[in-house]
Amino acid sequence: MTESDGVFDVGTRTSGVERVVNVRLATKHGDFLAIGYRDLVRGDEQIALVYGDVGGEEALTRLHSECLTGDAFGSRHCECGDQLSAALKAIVAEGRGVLVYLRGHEGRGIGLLAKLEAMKLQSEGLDTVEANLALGLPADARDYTVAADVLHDLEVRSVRLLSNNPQKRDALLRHGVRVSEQVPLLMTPHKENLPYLLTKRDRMDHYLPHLEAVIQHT
Ligand SMILES: Nc1nc2c(ncn2[C@@H]2O[C@H](COP(=O)(O)OP(=O)(O)OP(=O)(O)O)[C@@H](O)[C@H]2O)c(=O)[nH]1
Repeated sequence: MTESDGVFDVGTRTSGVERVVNVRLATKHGDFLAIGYRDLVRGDEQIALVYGDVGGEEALTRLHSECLTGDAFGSRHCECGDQLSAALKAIVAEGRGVLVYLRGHEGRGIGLLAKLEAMKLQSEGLDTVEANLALGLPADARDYTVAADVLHDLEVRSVRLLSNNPQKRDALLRHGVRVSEQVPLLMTPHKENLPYLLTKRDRMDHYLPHLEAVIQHT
């Protein structure tokens, strides 16, 4: 597909999103088409990085929840930054796919300042679920409506979903996007993010089978 293809016309509205701008984005992983969207319901600005022809079935897809500390600063509290790079790399290797970078998902939807408060509580001994709850906030407040709207706009009908989180699969299914496969995105843990990863595995039902071997060697 090219920017001039009808499917990428700007100013087009599909359900809850308006496609506002397309621009080529050269990255260290490869050259993507960045498509900027406006969420017509929440007003948020959103972005999808598209590689190749994603319309139709089984596009390799990453719904990446915003994480300023991990994605931009390379924090090892979580594995978000590593996953962002790995997902873009996998999409390029596949030859087609899309990464929807979900703004508004910061801190699993509680926002940046609350996430920093939650990280402080974790440094004092709470786990990531307890920390959110101690702040009077949900353990996970993310909504995937806009992600599904973007995929519908790109005419993606089914995805191979790059994620260890079964709730992302369930959310897409609820919003009418078929998930033909959930593709694990397993990063080598560091001592700093092991507690976070273990909590995701044990309390949030994330598929992280590689942690067992790490625990046995520590
Ligand atoms: N509340 C909170 N959010 C965090 C913390 N560490 C990272 N996050 C956020 O968690 C979100 C990512 O969610 P995760 O549960 O780590 O992973 P996921 O996206 O559900 O699952 P994958 O698709 O497998 O990556 C991002 O929005 C991060 O900003 C933390 O300690 N507390």
